[in-house]
Amino acid sequence: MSRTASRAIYDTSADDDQLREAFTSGELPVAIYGLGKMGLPLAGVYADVTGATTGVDIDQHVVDQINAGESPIKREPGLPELVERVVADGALEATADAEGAAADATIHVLMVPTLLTAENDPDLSIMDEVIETVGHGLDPGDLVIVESTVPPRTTVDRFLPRLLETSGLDPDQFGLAACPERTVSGQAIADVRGTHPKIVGGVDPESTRAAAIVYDEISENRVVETSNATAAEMTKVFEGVFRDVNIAIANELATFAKALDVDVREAIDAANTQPFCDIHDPGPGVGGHCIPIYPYFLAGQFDVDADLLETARERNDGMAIYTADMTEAILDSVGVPIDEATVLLLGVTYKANIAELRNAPSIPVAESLKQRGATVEAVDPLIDRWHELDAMTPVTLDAAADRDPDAVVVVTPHDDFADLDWAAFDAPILDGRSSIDASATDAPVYAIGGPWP
Ligand SMILES: NC(=O)c1ccc[n+]([C@@H]2O[C@H](COP(=O)([O-])OP(=O)(O)OC[C@H]3O[C@@H](n4cnc5c(N)ncnc54)[C@H](O)[C@@H]3O)[C@@H](O)[C@H]2O)c1
Ligand SMILES: CC(=O)N[C@@H]1[C@@H](OP(=O)(O)OP(=O)(O)OC[C@H]2O[C@@H](n3ccc(=O)[nH]c3=O)[C@H](O)[C@@H]2O)O[C@H](CO)[C@@H](O)[C@@H]1O
Repeated sequence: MSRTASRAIYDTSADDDQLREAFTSGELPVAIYGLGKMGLPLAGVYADVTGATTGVDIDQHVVDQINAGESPIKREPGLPELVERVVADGALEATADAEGAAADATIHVLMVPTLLTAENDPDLSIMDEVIETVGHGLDPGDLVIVESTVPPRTTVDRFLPRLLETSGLDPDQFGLAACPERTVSGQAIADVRGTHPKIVGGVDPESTRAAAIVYDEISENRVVETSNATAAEMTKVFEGVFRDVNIAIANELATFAKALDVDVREAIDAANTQPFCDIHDPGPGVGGHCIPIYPYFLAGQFDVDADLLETARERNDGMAIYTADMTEAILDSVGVPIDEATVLLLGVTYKANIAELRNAPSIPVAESLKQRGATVEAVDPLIDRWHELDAMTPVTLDAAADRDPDAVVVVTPHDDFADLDWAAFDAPILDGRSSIDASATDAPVYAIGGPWP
């Protein structure tokens, strides 16, 4: 596609209504970088609104599947149908040619992973790579949008200088805004379309204005304009650390169950009956590439003591050992030494019905059980990468009820387990997510936060 001077959204003579018309009629082509669990739903909605969206991914298999009208992302409601429709309509095209996409696009949306290094520092290497590519393809009037979650000040202090350097443009020639993704796997399309207000913050007022026009068309919810990009970045990180700390409160309270010999969860449920209390759910740990990562986008990054955030991380990460300790106590209660036991884990991914292994609590749980001498078997219909999980021996869902474990630990309660013949298990069960109906089995059922044997 050749560019025309009119294809600008930043610092143009066009008024807002003309820009809205240009955006929704495909005159301002969009490139979405990263077509994963978050990027593909985003690209689908952008394509639905603009009719002119290019999705960029480094994984040629992902690109080919999308161009065939198929969704590489499984179990995301509505996504296969959306991808099939917008690809068939020519509204969405996927490519691995990031340079070509960057040269053609007017609006560049970054939705690639932002993770952690082994030292728990933010790993922005993928974002840096894409920012460099976008910079080389940047033209006057373009807008760059950072949807991935990044540490506060990253957009203004890291991405803006790099874009200026690689594009050779002046700061008043293109827009840059942080518009953090606030979506949840399992409802991603609805979230992109506006379950929550959309946060938008530019490096200058004109960037904020341009990004607000875009998201006023993308989202059916209201757009919240923050005073700058850093405030928008902080909004997203604060949401995440709020959740991690609150899960840590629930987990710490759960550890009182043994000393108090009570079901802490009963008290949590009762406490939550009044509106000023929202104690979260205790469990074997906090996984995924959001909640356990975002605290490190603040802690250790600035000259500020983030003791509470760090303590919450320790508490949540420590729940894997708590789970293994409780499993060992359950085995002792039935006279099975853990170094002679076989433990069957149900659910390995970090969250129910989501095929994501990043920071999955099942991994340290299995490692701790194995270190104690147990044989660890695991069932997870969503996983096909068992070779990465050397502490577990895979068992198919069909074979699960035929196994004869000495204990069962439910780590991630996939919907697939609803049809399990729980009555077939006579071994004690540790229900890590309080997800099963104890009346479905004669076996003793324990819970994280429940009484110990
Ligand atoms: N998963 C969530 O619930 C969630 C929610 C909100 C925000 N986020 C943020 O979104 C980011 C992406 O999350 P996700 O779940 O979509 O990740 P994902 O791992 O599902 O997908 C990432 C995609 O990016 C592609 N990719 C990697 N490097 C690339 C590059 N250089 N250029 C283009 N594509 C590249 C990968 O091939 C993959 O398809 C997260 O790091 C997080 O910051 C995630
Ligand atoms: C836009 C975005 O970034 N969205 C994020 C996304 O986060 P996510 O997909 O990573 O999912 P989470 O639900 O946060 O779970 C994370 C881990 O914490 C465990 N957990 C959870 C609750 C609890 O009470 N006790 C727990 O132990 C759970 O098992 C899992 O391992 O959705 C959340 C809304 O669901 C959002 O708030 C959050 O910003």
